[in-house]
Amino acid sequence: MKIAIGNDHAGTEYKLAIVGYLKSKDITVTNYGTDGTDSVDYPDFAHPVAEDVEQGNVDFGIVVCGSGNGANMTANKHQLVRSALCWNKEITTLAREHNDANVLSLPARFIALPQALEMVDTFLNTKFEGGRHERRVEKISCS
Ligand SMILES: O=C(CO)[C@H](O)[C@H](O)[C@H](O)COP(=O)(O)O
Repeated sequence: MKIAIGNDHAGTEYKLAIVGYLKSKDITVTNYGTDGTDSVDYPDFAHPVAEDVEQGNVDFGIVVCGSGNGANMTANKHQLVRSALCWNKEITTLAREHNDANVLSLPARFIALPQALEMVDTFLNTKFEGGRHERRVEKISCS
């Protein structure tokens, strides 16, 4: 499995932990985020993650920032991206089962790290249910 990940300064600590977690599972990770805590702008890392997802270079994307909103909004500007802002395991499961989300957006300032790792695990290991959800997901696109 291949994952693209990005973060701003608010997400660095969680991003580094997530990268370590993914690598421990032999998952290939492309890191587009900052590894520091100096203030940066979330679109600068969310766009490259979304582009990798759109181009099929990776299986999923993960973006991490303070609230998760800015990165989520940025990623969802990309036509083939369905980025889901998630804050617990149940929402994360539904984002995959019902929405076939291909980017997980995490609000680092509002969730605990163990919870974030659990959500990453859930996101990567939950399958899209298809069926009635297939029709709805197809209707998301404007073009
Ligand atoms: O919405 C955001 C990015 O997707 C985040 O919450 C940012 O991390 C946040 O806006 C950064 O705030 P700061 O006051 O500049 O640290």
